[in-house]
Amino acid sequence: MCVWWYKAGMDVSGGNHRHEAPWKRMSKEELDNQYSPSRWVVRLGAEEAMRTYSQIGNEVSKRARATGRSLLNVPYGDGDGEKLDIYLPEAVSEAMPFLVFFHGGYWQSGSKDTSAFMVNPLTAQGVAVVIVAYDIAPKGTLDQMVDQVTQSIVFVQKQYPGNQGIYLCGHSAGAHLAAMMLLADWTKHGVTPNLKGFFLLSGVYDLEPIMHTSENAPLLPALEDAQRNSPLWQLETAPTRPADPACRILVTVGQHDSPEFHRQSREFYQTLCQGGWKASFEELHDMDHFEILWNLTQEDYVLTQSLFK
Ligand SMILES: N[C@@H](CC(=O)c1ccccc1NC=O)C(=O)O
Repeated sequence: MCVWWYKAGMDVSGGNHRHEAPWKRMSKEELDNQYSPSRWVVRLGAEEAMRTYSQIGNEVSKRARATGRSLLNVPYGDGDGEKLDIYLPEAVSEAMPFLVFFHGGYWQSGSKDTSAFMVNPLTAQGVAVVIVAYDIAPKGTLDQMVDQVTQSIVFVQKQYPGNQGIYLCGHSAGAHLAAMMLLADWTKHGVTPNLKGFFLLSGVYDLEPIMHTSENAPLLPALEDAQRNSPLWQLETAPTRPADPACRILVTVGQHDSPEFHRQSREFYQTLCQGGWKASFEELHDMDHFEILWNLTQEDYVLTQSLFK
């Protein structure tokens, strides 16, 4: 099922006309602008938005840890940075569903320690939440981050083989890392995770334009690095199939996200549909790049409700 909330003016022709990609006509300055989400926040200035972002992240994570039902800094690999936090519901059982979250920060900032946004509403509903740390740049390369995220999911599956489903959620750069799991070859890891759903919030799925921005260029030394790590490019070139045909993918973007972020989400959603994935697309009304995530602390927020379902 592919569900698309159509908006006037959208290109619904279906194909992804990469050679006509609008970013190719943009100046470096315009690309920097399009790929700086804080500049598109409407209710706060850019710097204030970033300050508020860490403040909220800090507070909610402290609150989530205060319940005492968490296993913190659990190693999922041998590296120093390969740790995750598990937040458990009151009633722990073999067959809990798991939501695994990957934070954003353009692969260069952010931490699991300040990213427990959805923990309290979800654990209250019997869902175990896992917040994953990965080695951000410059320590980690994109290939390493993708590998670490893969390992973290393998760890959850091996640790909780009776799980009722693993749902991946990522914000911004974290949505990119979660989306890369659509391409993962699990056979190498000796276990196929019970992936039931993906919640991709304001993500970047084609990294090529990022190569031309000042802040992010060092992450992607060559076009091959960008293509290898672009789920949009990969799925267009070599489509993959879900291990579980019931696995669903929700691609969301905030109304106030930049036009490039809108284009990325829309094209990724279209590519998923063309590849036979069960995808849906939602533009979240009056939300900016950060509110889309902050609001997951609220039970009555439309996305929290989607997670419950
Ligand atoms: N320097 C970026 C920061 C940024 O993009 C960001 C910050 C926190 C969490 C997610 C982010 N974006 C994607 O990963 C900006 O200007 O918005």
